[in-house]
Amino acid sequence: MSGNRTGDAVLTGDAVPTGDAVPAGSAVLIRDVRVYGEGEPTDVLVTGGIVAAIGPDAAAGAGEDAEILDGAGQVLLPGFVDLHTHLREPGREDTETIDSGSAAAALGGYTAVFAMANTSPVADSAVVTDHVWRRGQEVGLVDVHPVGAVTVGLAGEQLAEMATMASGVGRVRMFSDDGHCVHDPLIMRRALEYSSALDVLVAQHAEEPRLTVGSVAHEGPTAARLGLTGWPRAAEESIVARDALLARDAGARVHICHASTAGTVELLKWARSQGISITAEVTPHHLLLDDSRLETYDAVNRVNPPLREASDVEALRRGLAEGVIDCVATDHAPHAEQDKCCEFAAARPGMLGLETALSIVVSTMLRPGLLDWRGVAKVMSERPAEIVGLDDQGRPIEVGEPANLVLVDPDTEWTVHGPELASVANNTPYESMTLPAKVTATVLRGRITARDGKVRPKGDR
Ligand SMILES: NC(=O)N[C@@H](CC(=O)O)C(=O)O
Ligand SMILES: [Zn+2]
Ligand SMILES: [Zn+2]
Repeated sequence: MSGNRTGDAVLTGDAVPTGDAVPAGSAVLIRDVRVYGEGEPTDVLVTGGIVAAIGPDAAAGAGEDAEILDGAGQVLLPGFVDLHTHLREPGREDTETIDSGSAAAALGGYTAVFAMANTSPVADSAVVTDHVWRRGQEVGLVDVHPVGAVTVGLAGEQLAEMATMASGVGRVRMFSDDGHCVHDPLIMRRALEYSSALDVLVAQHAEEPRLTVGSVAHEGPTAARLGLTGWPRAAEESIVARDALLARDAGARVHICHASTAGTVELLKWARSQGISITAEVTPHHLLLDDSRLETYDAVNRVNPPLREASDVEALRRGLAEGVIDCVATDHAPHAEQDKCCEFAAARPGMLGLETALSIVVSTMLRPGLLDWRGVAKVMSERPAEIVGLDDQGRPIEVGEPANLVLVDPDTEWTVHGPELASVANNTPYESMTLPAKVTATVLRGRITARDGKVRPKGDR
């Protein structure tokens, strides 16, 4: 991790977590693995936190104490990067903590996650964003990058001190009021202008609030039949269109969180054709699930933006395959049982995603032939790292590159059980579903953080 993380430490006298809090492991030898799922199986040696050798001679460089990962039948990819995670610390540690969320991330194959700002207190100051970074480094399973709020208290009225957060120990590089839309166009315009000057990313939760008053489900035949208040596609699309224009005029870039409609895909295409710097993510749940799930009124399916129709799911998959949508982000959103196991309209929106993301991408994109393993690496690791400007993540698997890696068994399957996931909360929409492919090991800067469904023990990080 390069860059200035020293400013605040000088003021506070604290130790400075530099991104090296996970010590470089001695050596890891990954045997008989297919890199990007291509070519013949080979060996990959990792020493000093970097990829030291690839090929039949790699094993010769491993010392006797090297940890061995058997990669037979498995695929090696760059560690995943999640631009959209809710870790609930500070404030709702009864649903997730940086510790438990980091474990879920490592088990899901992630080496970096971005923790959203809608905590309590809100991450609208360097005190909070620095804490999140430091705590993530202490836990030592994944780099937890804090997302800073765009506006004070997520209230949408006054810009937060973006520059202070960007220059703090936590070095904030992404700002978002996620959970809320920055709906005032003048505030959004100013945020984009500042973000350009600071070279940071603004990520928009695109929801025109006047169109979603009381909304709990996608506006369409299903919601009408079930008597649920509808959330029109236009609530999302009008903000995507508006923000594309604001980004154009500010000469800034803007990132769209959790794209959910076919119309958003069309707008992204249009904006790109105009040379506008706009990027977008899609969640695993919007790639797999549609609003037919609502029939049971089970609030585990309540999420913002809502599950849409099968035609939207189809358009999102195609958009991701074609690169119109840049990447997959989980929007991992843990909630307490009392906030989910209640009447649909009273439940909090959001669902778990970190440990199931890869399997959903395999089932919706890889198995149908919309992406190959290179494509999976691109949408889950390379593009997100590029979008946010992380120079040590999403790198090619080549000698001399940082060893942030994930080992995947493509041929296995597993059945999801909420209580068995590492998250404190259990609100997975995939309960009892059997999913393809599983992460078998994750390597962060040359150190194994997760292996065979278990994270590295605390005393050994
Ligand atoms: N996605 C959700 O339904 N909920 C998120 C907020 C958000 O991403 O908008 C949450 O914080 O729970
Ligand atoms: Zn959101
Ligand atoms: Zn979110």
